[in-house]
Amino acid sequence: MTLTGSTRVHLSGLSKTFHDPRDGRARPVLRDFALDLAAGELVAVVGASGTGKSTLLHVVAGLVPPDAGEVSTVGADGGPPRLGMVFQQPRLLDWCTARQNVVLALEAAGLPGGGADEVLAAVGLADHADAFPTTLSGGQRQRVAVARAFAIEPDLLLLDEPFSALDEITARRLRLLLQELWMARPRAGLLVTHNPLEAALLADRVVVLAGSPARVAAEYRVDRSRPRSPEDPLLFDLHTRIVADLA
Ligand SMILES: Nc1ncnc2c1ncn2[C@@H]1O[C@H](COP(=O)(O)OP(=O)(O)OP(=O)(O)O)[C@@H](O)[C@H]1O
Repeated sequence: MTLTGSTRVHLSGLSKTFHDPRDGRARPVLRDFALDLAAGELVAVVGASGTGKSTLLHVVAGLVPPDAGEVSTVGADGGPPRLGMVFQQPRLLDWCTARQNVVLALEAAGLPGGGADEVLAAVGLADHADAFPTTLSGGQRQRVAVARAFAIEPDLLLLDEPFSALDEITARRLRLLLQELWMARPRAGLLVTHNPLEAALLADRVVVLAGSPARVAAEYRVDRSRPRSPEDPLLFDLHTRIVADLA
């Protein structure tokens, strides 16, 4: 299928069933699932644990093949998108410094490694570029992971509960940092989270998943220009509605 206009990601008719390794029982996670992401749109997928959020993200990333359905992703130049990913854990190379972790990602993307210091400075780690991950705090390591994902100027950003392993104050700082980086250069993005307030703060659209197999229980467009504040009552209202959808 050829995508037209500004669409970046098109998912349709997606199905995925896992089999329990113990008894072989089928566990349908996605069935006939559809979602579109436009260029510049950050969509948050919220759902209870085990709903299939990570599976969805992995299917989009090409890490998990769907049993059926279509996954169509198009980058800025009309070819495959350059993909940036941030996971729940930073997944850094411990034997490389923060700078080397970013440089390797740049080089793998065919970009000059010289841009690493700039992006590390953007995430507040200018003074830690030569530090090894084991000497950094959890929040600092996750900042390196964010820097690595943004450094390659991805067309498509996939975020899998990127701040859920952090304490609330650090997570809040990193959400605001992500918002800043996003504003500097929006792209298509999919954020998987079980945190409704994080979804409301960061996304242009929130998709609430529920059930097994997962279905879209609710969908909200977040009508707030950026920068947004976590204290914004409108976002808090939306958070409350999402919580009710999940209950
Ligand atoms: N490789 C696999 N083999 C078998 N079952 C799997 C596999 N990966 C995921 N599952 C099952 O699929 C379901 C959805 O998992 P998934 O990780 O997508 O959920 P999630 O919504 O991201 O959950 P969480 O918020 O807890 O990370 C779960 O029941 C899980 O046990």
